[in-house]
Amino acid sequence: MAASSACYDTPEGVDVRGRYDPAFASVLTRDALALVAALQREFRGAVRYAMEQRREAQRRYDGGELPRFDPATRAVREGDWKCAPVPPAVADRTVEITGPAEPRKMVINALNSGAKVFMADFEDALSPTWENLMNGQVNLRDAVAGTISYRDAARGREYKLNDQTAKLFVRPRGWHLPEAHVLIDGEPAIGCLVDFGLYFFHNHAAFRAGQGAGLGPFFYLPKMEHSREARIWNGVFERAEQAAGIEKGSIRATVLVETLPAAFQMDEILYELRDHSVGLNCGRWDYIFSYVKTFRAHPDRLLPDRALVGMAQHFMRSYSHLLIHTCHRRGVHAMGGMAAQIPIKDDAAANEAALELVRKDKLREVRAGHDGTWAAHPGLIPAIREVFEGHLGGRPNQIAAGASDAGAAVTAEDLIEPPRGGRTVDGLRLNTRVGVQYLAAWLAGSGSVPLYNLMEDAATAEISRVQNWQWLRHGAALDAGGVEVRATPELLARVVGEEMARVEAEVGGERFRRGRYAEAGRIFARQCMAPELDDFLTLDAYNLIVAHHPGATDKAE
Ligand SMILES: CC(=O)SCCNC(=O)CCNC(=O)[C@H](O)C(C)(C)COP(=O)(O)OP(=O)(O)OC[C@H]1O[C@@H](n2cnc3c(N)ncnc32)[C@H](O)[C@@H]1OP(=O)(O)O
Ligand SMILES: O=CC(=O)O
Ligand SMILES: [Mg+2]
Repeated sequence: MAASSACYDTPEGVDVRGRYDPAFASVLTRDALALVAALQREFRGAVRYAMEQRREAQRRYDGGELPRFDPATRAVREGDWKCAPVPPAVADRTVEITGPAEPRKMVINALNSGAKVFMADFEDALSPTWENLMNGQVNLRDAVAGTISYRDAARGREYKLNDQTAKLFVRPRGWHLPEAHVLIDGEPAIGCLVDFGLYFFHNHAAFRAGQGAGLGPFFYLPKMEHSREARIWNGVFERAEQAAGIEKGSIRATVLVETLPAAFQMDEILYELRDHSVGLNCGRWDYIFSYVKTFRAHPDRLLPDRALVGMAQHFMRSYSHLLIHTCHRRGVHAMGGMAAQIPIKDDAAANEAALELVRKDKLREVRAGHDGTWAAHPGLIPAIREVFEGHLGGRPNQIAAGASDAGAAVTAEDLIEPPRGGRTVDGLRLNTRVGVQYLAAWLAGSGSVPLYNLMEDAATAEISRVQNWQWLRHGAALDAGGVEVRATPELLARVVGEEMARVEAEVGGERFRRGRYAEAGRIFARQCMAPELDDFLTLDAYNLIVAHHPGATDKAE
């Protein structure tokens, strides 16, 4: 690119390889990038070590070990300590809507949705293309400033914020994901430090003046496997607070307990973040994915069909009870998770049945002691509010009700009890259809999509992938309409071929050819048949959405 063309102004050692855009440059400022680089330099060693420790733990599980409570941190679990008091601004989190930080229209809809909180996502719901990430940062900056608007020219609709909006939480990516469009000292930036650093730098002051009542900004932290990872986040928060000149403990975060190893570390995670915590959340979909991953070498712990692995399974119920118990004992919110149902537009009876499933799920959560929960779609908010508000009777949460007996009784065996139910070729087929269509959407830039009347995102799609892999790896017996067949590579190859044809028929030939379905089919089949399980679908496929523009930084060669 010609030296005279517009480019990002970066500090020493930082090179931006993503497309130049003046709107992106307004968030990729020299000072914001300097904060990201400082965080990366200070914490990269600890992140690398934490990722090595994840692999080491997995080697032990592969050798037959089971996850357990760590005897070395018994004092933390048994000690009588509390997290910092809940900030009044977010005492009431009965319904939280989630959605990607881009498209812009969705951000406005979510803030206007009537939910108490909007979790803007750079993670499960967002395909991390450069365009999505940077537009997401621009959207959130404008949302915090209160100036965000959008015009849908085709539909003649204007979008702007209501007087009353949801409080904003932001979910950066997990520790494992790189940001290949930003190089720091020659290596890819740690994705979540880019998401966190840019958002924090541009918004902490306006956020605290408006949404946080002196506290915040607020975050959700995904996919951690050990409290050492929470300690890194705590260090990042303290460094950012120092850089901004705000009090320690201003930043607050809810950690998603969505890996099996993290369920054995809930107290430890809260303890590391005790000055910065606003609770834990049951990230149920990634949790199921993690159960398979952790036990990938354990043939006695195969999952039944994905549709049968719900919160009624003993291991899922136990994890939610332990989470509630732990949070209330430490004085913070115990957030529920996401029901996958979304409104069904063209079938009133099916829509009512889906709504009823959501109501049931939320009633179970609030009765168990959850203080709030997630909604995937604005259309679900009235029903979820009714359930939660009806049960809470005017209280903003039920933290004061204290630790639950059900949670106190949960043992390590409860947390790993194998789920019950049948395994079928239809399950293999559905996993394949969902996995391929999700991956095709993700490669094309959409990180959350409606499929067969359910919300699908990176976490739910991962279940489809690893379940197929697990069944193949262990040659699981599958029911094929009364006949038993074994899961083999040959069976999967046939299923992929047939299901690709079915997807083509469902979406139409033209859309199929224009989309990235064929590529997605190849990647999905390869991942399901790989001798070693890939850690993350999105990590394996990430290189396919990276688009370098050399010359975006003036220092680039
Ligand atoms: C496992 C986990 O991590 S869960 C958390 C991460 N996952 C998510 O956040 C998924 C969030 N949900 C979504 O992305 C969407 O609801 C989808 C993709 C599932 C369905 O979206 P759509 O196909 O657009 O649904 P639909 O056509 O019914 O939308 C109707 C309207 O609601 C809006 N809408 C739908 N979902 C959301 C949402 N989550 N937030 C804000 N607005 C939304 C749409 O933008 C649309 O607005 P418009 O009428 O102004 O055009
Ligand atoms: O992030 C939420 C989950 O269920 O996964
Ligand atoms: Mg998740």
